[in-house]
Amino acid sequence: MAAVVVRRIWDVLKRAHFATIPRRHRHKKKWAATEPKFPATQLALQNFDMTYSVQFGDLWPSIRVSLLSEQKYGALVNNFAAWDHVSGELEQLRARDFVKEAISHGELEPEGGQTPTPTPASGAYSPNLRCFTFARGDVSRFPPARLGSLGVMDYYLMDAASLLPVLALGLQPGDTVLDLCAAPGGKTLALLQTGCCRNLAANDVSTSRTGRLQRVLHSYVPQDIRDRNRVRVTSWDGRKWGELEGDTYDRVLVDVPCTTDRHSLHEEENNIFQRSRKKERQMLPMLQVQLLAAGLLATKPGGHVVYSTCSLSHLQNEYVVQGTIEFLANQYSIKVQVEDLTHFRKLFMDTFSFFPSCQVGELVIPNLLANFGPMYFCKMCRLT
Ligand SMILES: C[S@@+](CC[C@H](N)C(=O)[O-])C[C@H]1O[C@@H](n2cnc3c(N)ncnc32)[C@H](O)[C@@H]1O
Repeated sequence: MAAVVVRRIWDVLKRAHFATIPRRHRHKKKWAATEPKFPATQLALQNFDMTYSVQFGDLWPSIRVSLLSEQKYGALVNNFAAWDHVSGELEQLRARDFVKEAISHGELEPEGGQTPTPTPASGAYSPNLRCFTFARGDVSRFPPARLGSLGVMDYYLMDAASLLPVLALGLQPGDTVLDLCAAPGGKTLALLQTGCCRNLAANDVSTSRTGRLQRVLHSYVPQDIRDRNRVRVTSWDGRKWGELEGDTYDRVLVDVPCTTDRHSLHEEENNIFQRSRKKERQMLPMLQVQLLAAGLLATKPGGHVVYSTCSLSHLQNEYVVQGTIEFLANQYSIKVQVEDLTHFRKLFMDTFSFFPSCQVGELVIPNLLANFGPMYFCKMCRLT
């Protein structure tokens, strides 16, 4: 029975994928045995040109050139270091805290110039996060993080768009939290910075990567804080989480493996577009559906899940969300509702460029003036 369901999801995803590719591209390329080897980065670019030119139309050339250019970073301030001093130093570099700016924007800006908007900043965001970026068009770089006076590193450099899934998750004090695919740990660290986790399970199937996650936690989070937040690091297959700990968590982050579009254009090592990894690449949407389904099953009814990728692919983004919701409704009679995050576009418009036409969820698209992302994120509430 399970095999039939899996087959059906796969058929839906395949149909959805091919519906986005024009007929003239739907031929099977024949590779001769003597075919010269292409670098995986080139194969990635060919693949993106074929699929994303259709998906994004006129926007693709600008996204393409941005993906091929140097990305921008954000500096996530470590609240367990001397954060006010660190923030002051970052301000002196003329960087600004984009979270603080967005929150004051959200609280002050009246809708349509008249009626005050509800304040999403106060209720819907994970609190206490401070992340500095340079202004649009400013391509300055942050100096490497340093060990601060309190014995932990002062900030963590990451793609600032990676913070949006954590902000969207909207942690509340006392939440039980699961980070299903956690390594190397940028988002786990952000979850801990909120100070909201009653306990935090950080999991990743790869033991070498959970090793990196442990090192990040040791460098940034003092032992007593890790104890207080009951941080538990595991290396299990996340697809099984629904069976292991069903109906357990208030908030679950499912930051899945994907085609990591920016990385795939720049790094040969560990590139998912290597010929030898073709099958693995084709199976990604299936793995993503299984991980998201497991994350939703591990959530308490009434709890929230954020699904995220750093890919532009609709097939790995919206189609996975829609396929998983359909799968859980049919197989488990579980109702899941997608939550509206369109206000993020307005709140964070000074920092990020958003794709205006996502069916579900939000997508940060790389832009030469704001070269963050890609980052797709979609928030769901498990109703039953
Ligand atoms: C996009 S990365 C996660 C990045 C991480 N959330 C962060 O912010 O640093 C996806 C991760 O999923 C892990 N992964 C792949 N298959 C998995 C599975 N079946 N169960 C759990 N983790 C898995 C990979 O090892 C990889 O570290």
